[in-house]
Amino acid sequence: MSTPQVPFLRRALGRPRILVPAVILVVELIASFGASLLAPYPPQQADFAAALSGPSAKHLLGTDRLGRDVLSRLMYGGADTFREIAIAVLITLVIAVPLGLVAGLRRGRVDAVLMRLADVVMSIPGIILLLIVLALFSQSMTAAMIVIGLLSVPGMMRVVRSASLTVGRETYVAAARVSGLGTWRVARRHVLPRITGLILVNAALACANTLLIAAGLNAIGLGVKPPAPSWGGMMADAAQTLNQSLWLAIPTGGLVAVTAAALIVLGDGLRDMLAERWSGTSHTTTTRRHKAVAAAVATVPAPQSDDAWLLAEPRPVVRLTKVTVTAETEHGEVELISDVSLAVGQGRTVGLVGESGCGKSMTGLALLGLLPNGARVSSGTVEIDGVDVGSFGPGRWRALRGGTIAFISQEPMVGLDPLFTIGQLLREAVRTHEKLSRKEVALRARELLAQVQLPDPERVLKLRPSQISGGMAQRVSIAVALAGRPRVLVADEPTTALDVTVQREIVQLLRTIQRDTGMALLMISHDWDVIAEACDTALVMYAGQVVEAGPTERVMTAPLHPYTRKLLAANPRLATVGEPIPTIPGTVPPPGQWPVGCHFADRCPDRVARCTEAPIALTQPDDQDVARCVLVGEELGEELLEVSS
Ligand SMILES: Nc1ncnc2c1ncn2[C@@H]1O[C@H](COP(=O)(O)OP(=O)(O)OP(=O)(O)O)[C@@H](O)[C@H]1O
Repeated sequence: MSTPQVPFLRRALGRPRILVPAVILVVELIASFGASLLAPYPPQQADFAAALSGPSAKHLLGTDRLGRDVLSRLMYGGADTFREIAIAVLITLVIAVPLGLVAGLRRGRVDAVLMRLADVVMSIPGIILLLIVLALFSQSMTAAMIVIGLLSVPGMMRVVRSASLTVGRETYVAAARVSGLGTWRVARRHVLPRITGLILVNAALACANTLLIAAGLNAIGLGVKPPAPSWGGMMADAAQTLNQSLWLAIPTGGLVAVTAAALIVLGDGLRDMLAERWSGTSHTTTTRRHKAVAAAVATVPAPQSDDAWLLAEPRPVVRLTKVTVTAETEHGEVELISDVSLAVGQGRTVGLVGESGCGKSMTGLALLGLLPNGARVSSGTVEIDGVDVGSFGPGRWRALRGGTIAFISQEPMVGLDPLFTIGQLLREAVRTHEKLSRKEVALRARELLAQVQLPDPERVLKLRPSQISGGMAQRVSIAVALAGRPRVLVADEPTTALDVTVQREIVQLLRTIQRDTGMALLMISHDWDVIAEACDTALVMYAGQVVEAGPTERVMTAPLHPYTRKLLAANPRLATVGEPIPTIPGTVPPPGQWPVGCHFADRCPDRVARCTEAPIALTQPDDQDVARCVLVGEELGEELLEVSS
């Protein structure tokens, strides 16, 4: 379903909350900057006979104590007021918005340094600084406004930072990063449009605030020097003559109040309108809340595992050798994946399968250089195209992601920025990787859509993510991922959110693309059907470890590890109608609570005494079999223990 695109201005002016304050402010701006042409009298022209008179046909807003026309003086004073507001607020925005974006998106040390600087600026006593500056610069309001602008930077920066932190966690922003976009482009294209509303509201508040400060300074005679007109100075005059005429306070004070209110209401209205542009189409990421309850990390040294088979892929594009990822938690440093080895060769698909929380995504993220904050590869090596990427900084990773290595996630819709059309998203992806003319970019975008076999590409290019189905969105996100002609694609549960027919189509599509391009594919899934259909090799993970690996057919038809057997038996698609789906009793132990021996021991029906005594090595009993189980290749015999159900 497509919604008609009404131009921004027409939509804005159709809303009273924007129209009314906008009209007030535009009238004030015209009257102020056109005062020399429009004002009925010069600002200093006095008519003593009419001093302190109320509104009349001659003086629409009355006169002051010298008989000067109030309307004319308000008009002449307005230009300075608006100029002052503009100086202060522009300075705040120009400094605070980029810094807030960098702090929120880069995080880490950059964030810490910027926030400490903000704290320092916030601790400066503003009024005292303002008075010093006014004294030093002979009451220059420009200097005062520069100071106000600078002092407002930390507040605005914090607002922008926390909004960027939130938007930065959205999957489409992560996807944009994975596709190789740098922090600035991610900020400009994907984060800034989402937080513009918030910035507008805060800018409007800053305008109102500056207006009141400027009026206050003028009122106490520190700014514009009389007899030159200023809104604040006129308010002060009105206050001094209150006992002679109440009227004078109404147009002067009223104008300041109405202007401040108009600015605030306009900001609110614009924010609401911008928010509606993406609300309903943006899907809050169903972020997985990972919580590691750390216990004492096992101190028993792990035995040497036999990883040779895992690494023996022909023409490997990626290779993880004994990779351990640890994360800082409130209970100290815990392992999230332990000693994981795998390789994916050109044109081959390796599947990672296991229950939720086994470390499949962590393995993929280690390969993409996108581990969450606080997590790191603490040992082992990650090689991409034969290069050890362990020492890569953000710049080199960026060059790699999207080009050599790409990513698609389980929620395609949240990987696509709802503000852009599919055409814009694809063209941006193409431009990120190739220097092409406009025409060539458009052509390549169409080519990519054709490659992912989307019907009616011309129509799809004009649609926004909210206007397409989940299956189409996944095809689009695959097209975006293909824009950089990747050598390897990490697909994290790419079919989970789709219905069964569409799942099959997507898996087949990935296979076709792989056949045509020779791309290596790391497929993360908990779905045996996807693994069966897509993967040459299957790696079964349990509680951070690879517990079994082998050619997919062998793993699925003759599983070696009790966990693989249980996991296969729990495949819901094999369930008999009317009978309960078999489940594995118990839960995956979280990181930090892994037992010293076999991680699956507590849930294993075949457990023997040796399982819990010491870490279990990965062994290769013959050519195609790799498993982490003491019983592999042995008779269970008398060792079998009774395991309570
Ligand atoms: N930043 C983090 N700090 C601490 N623990 C984490 C962090 N991120 C993830 N974890 C934990 O690491 C473990 C592995 O998570 P991972 O997401 O890799 O599992 P998964 O097998 O991909 O599961 P799923 O299918 O649910 O994504 C989980 O127990 C998770 O709670």
